[in-house]
Amino acid sequence: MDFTPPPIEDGFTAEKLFNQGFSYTYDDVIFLPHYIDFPAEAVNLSSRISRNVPLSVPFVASPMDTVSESAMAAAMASLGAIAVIHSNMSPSAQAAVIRSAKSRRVPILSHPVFLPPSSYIDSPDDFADSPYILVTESGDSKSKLLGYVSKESYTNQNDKSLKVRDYMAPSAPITVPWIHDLKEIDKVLEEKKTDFVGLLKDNEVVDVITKDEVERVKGYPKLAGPGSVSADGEWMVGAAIGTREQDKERLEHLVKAGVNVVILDSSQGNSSYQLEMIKYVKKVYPELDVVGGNVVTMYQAENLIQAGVDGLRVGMGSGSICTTQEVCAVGRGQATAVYKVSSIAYKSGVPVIADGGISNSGHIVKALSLGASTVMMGSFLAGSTEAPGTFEYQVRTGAAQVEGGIHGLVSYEKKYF
Ligand SMILES: NC(=O)C1=CN([C@@H]2O[C@H](COP(=O)(O)OP(=O)(O)OC[C@H]3O[C@@H](n4cnc5c(N)ncnc54)[C@H](O)[C@@H]3O)[C@@H](O)[C@H]2O)C=CC1
Ligand SMILES: O=c1[nH]c(=O)c2[nH+]cn([C@@H]3O[C@H](COP(=O)(O)O)[C@@H](O)[C@H]3O)c2[nH]1
Ligand SMILES: [K+]
Repeated sequence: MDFTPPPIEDGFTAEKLFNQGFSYTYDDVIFLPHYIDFPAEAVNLSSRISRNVPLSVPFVASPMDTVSESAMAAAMASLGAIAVIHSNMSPSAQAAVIRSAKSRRVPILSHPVFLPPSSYIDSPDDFADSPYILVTESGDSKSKLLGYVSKESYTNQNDKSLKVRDYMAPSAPITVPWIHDLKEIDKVLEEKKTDFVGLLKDNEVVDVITKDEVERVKGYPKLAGPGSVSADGEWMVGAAIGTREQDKERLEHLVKAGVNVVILDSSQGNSSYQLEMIKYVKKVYPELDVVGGNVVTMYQAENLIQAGVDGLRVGMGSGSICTTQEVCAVGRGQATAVYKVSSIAYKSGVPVIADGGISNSGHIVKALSLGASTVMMGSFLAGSTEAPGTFEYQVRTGAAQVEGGIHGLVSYEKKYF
C-alpha cells in the first residue's frame, strides 16, 4: 500500500484498549474508519475453521439442535461454509446426519411427499412445503414413479373425491442422478421443458428440485469460493462430541461417516477431561482436526494449544441463549475474549472460532477483525431454517456485507477504536 498514514494518534489502539482491565462485548466497541484504497470485491473471506479445514466463507453453524442437522449442513457446505452437527442424539443418528449432508450436491431444502395411486389428497396441507406430490407404485420414495400432482392442479380440481391416479399428470416426473449440481439440473430443466426434477440416489427419490428454487438460489450474491469441498470431493461437515468415555465410541461412528472436523462441546474447555480427549483424538485419528473449547482466557487457550488442538472455540456467556454467566458467574466480554485468545493462538497457527452473540454483520466484522478466523452462529441462523432458502440468502448477504465491512478495516496496519 503506497499510502503512509499521517502521524496523528487518534483513538485507542487495540493493544491499549484491551489491556486496561475491562472486558468488552461486541457492542461496547466500534472501529474508527481509516483509508480505503481497494474495492470491496478485493476482500477475500476464505479462511479455516481449524488447522487443516479450509472454508470459502468464514461462517460456522453452531452444534445446537435448533440449528445444525443435515439441511443446515448441506446449505452451509454449498455456500463454502460449514455446520457442526449437534450431539443431542444417538451416535448412529449423528453419523446418519453427517452421511445425509455429505450425500447432497444442492443447497435446496426439499421434503418430497409420496402417495400411492389409489389414495386421495384431502387438503393442500398434504403437500407440506413441497409444490408437488409424487405418485409411486407403493407410495414411498423407493418404488416406481407413476406421475405427480402439482398443488395448483389439486386446488383447481373440483371433484376432490377422485383418487390421485384419476387426475395425476400421467407422465412420470423427470429424474436426474443425485450428484447433479445446480448447473446440470438447470440444463435438464431447460432441455426437458419441465418445472421440476426428482433427484435419484440408489433408485430412491431423495429430493425434488423446482425451477423456481434453482432461479432463487442462482440469484444470490456471488460467493468467494467453491462450496467447502474436502479432498475426496465431498462436502465438509463438522460434529460435536463430549469428553466422556462413551464419546470415544461416538467419535468412531462419526469418523466412519466421514466427519471432517470434531468439536469438543463444553462450556469450559480447560479441564483435565478435555486435555485427555484432545490427546486421545490426536493419537487415534491423527488426520482428524479437533477443536477445543470453549475458552475466553489466554491461560485456558495455552493449555489446549499445548495439548495439540487444531482450533479453539471462544465464548463464555456470549451466546444469545447463554446462561453461563448468570449460572456460573464466569465468562468474559466476547470482543475481549476473541482479541485476547487470538493474540496467542495465531502464534501457534491455531485458528479461533468466535462463538456466539452474533446478531448482525457488524458483529461478524468485529469478530474477524479482532483476530477470529471464523464466527460460529446459533440464533442468527436458526430463524432462517423455518423458511427454507432464506438461510442461504442471509449467509450470502452477510458475506457480501462482511466483504464490504472488512474492506474498510483491513487497510489498517493496526486497528483503532
Ligand atoms: N459458551 C458457552 O457457554 C457454551 C455452552 N455450551 C453448552 O453447554 C453444553 C454442555 O456443556 P457442559 O455442561 O460444559 O458439558 P461438559 O460435558 O463439558 O460438562 C458437563 C459436566 O460433566 C463433567 N465431565 C465432562 N467430562 C467428564 C469426564 N470424562 N468424567 C467426568 N466428568 C466429566 C464436566 O466437568 C461438567 O461438570 C453444550 O452442549 C452447549 O449447549 C457449549 C459451549 C459453549
Ligand atoms: O450456556 C449455554 N447454554 C446453552 O444451552 C447453549 N446453547 C448454545 N450455547 C452457546 O451459544 C452459542 C450460540 O450463540 P448465538 O445463538 O448467540 O449464536 C453456541 O455456539 C454455544 O456456545 C449455549 N450456552
Ligand atoms: K456461548
